[in-house]
Amino acid sequence: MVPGGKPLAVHPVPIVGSLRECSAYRKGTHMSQQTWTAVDDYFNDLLVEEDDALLQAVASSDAAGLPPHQVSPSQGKLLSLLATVRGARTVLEIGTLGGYSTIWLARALPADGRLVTLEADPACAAVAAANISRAGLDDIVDLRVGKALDSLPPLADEGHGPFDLVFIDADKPSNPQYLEWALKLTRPGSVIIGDNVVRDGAVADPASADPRVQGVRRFTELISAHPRLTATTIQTVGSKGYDGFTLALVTH
Ligand SMILES: C[S@@+](CC[C@H](N)C(=O)[O-])C[C@H]1O[C@@H](n2cnc3c(N)ncnc32)[C@H](O)[C@@H]1O
Repeated sequence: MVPGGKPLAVHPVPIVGSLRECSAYRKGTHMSQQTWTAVDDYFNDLLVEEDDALLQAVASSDAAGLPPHQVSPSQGKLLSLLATVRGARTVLEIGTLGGYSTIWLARALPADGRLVTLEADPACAAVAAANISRAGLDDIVDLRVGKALDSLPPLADEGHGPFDLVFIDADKPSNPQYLEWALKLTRPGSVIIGDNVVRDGAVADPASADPRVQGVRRFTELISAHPRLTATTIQTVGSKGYDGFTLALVTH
């Protein structure tokens, strides 16, 4: 876990599962969570616009007791920019929670765009549905309640896809299956994004007993071996800890 607000001690031995592997640590710059939060705040104030609908999405999720697992504002903006750069008209999201990332992504689509988002927990889906409505996105967002591995097969039968962007952000042990579905439901030029792939550094530990870590490791290995994918991972630090996004492009 990220040590709350304390400067990291410089230590010569890399320790998997801690922040000591980040570049700031290697340079011995004594970065702290307070510093990362201040940097986040600095850039977010200047670059990331969170309007009432986004702020309300987080507030209502908190009020309903949902876990604070939504992407950060800067990550939401990144998702939106990626969808815009791609010229996305269709998005598939796996893991809705209260709809925060859904709103960022749906807003990047044209008025006749479509975003399908899959959520297993009816309580989360109810909060998300209200947030999506409040954001005026009912005509764009198709929220489906149920386990994603049950919701995915009918999508192709119903004529959904190919999707221009797929955001995978649900139960990490299922990431390998979600990647397979993402490949079935995309086309050359589509982008596939996986969240929470660093997991406080534990992803680098092949012996991890955590099925979420093994899920993201297998996901990464499948991407690496796939002839139609090229990808990279961006590590992130911030108030929620040390994590990362994997971004993959479907090449052909
Ligand atoms: C990290 S949260 C999603 C956060 C959201 N993408 C955001 O940034 O605002 C993961 C969500 O996946 C949902 N989830 C977990 N297992 C699932 C499954 N098998 N199928 C669909 N959703 C699932 C959880 O209920 C939770 O709401």
